[in-house]
Amino acid sequence: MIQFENVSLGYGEKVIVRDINIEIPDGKTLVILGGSGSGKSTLLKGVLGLLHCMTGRIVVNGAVVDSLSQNELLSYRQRIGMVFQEGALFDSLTVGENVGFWLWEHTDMTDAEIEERVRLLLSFVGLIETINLYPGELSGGMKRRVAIARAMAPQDPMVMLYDEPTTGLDPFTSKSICDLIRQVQKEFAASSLVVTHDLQDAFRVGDFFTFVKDGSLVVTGDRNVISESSDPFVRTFLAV
Ligand SMILES: Nc1ncnc2c1ncn2[C@@H]1O[C@H](COP(=O)(O)OP(=O)(O)OP(=O)(O)O)[C@@H](O)[C@H]1O
Repeated sequence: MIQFENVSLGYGEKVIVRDINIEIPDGKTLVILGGSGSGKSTLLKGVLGLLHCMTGRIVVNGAVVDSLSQNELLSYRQRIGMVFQEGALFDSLTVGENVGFWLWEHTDMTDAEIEERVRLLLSFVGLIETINLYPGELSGGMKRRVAIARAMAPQDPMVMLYDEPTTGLDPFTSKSICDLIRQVQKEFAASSLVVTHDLQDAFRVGDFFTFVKDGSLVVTGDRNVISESSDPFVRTFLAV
């Protein structure tokens, strides 16, 4: 469960998002929509503990993120699966090494155990045959799949965060990534936060939706609430 309680976040003195109150129960996905530069990724940074709240607090499975010690923050982050914009894979490592990287760095699993988990994760995302390829040899959609496999490498992630997982992909590939995100949600029952510009993809992956405008949330609710909203900003998104 992720809870934002009266959260304001920003950089230096500059407030980017203010008075955010949202709750994402276990097994549910909240999609954050909004224009470029509205602060969507800033909200993810708050959950990762990369930014301190200027006001309020973010609570994840009972832990107040800003109150965690350095060591606690490290183990907390190990239970968060993060899929970065464009996948952000290491180009000099093979697909298998990318997926296994976190396990080599943060666990005492043997090489054989890591290889078994890497194979399992790559099979889950439908890319076992790419295990020895380099990211440069993959299509955009394949890179996103590998990034999702890598984000799932920690056993049992409690939270999955996706920063624009479908940006730049064709509609068919986008749909397959959305299907995969749903599949991950079913498999792990994690709370998920997805940031996107794309309303169609949002409806594919989300249970709840929220819109950021001028640093505040304008409307939050399920698909019916969003579809019936009379808020002009939301109507513009629906019309596109
Ligand atoms: N490290 C930083 N230092 C100062 N300002 C920043 C920093 N990172 C982001 N910002 C500013 O915060 C605002 C929100 O950025 P953020 O990346 O959260 O927006 P976004 O909604 O995710 O945008 P996009 O959809 O384009 O990725 C922007 O005005 C940006 O310039």
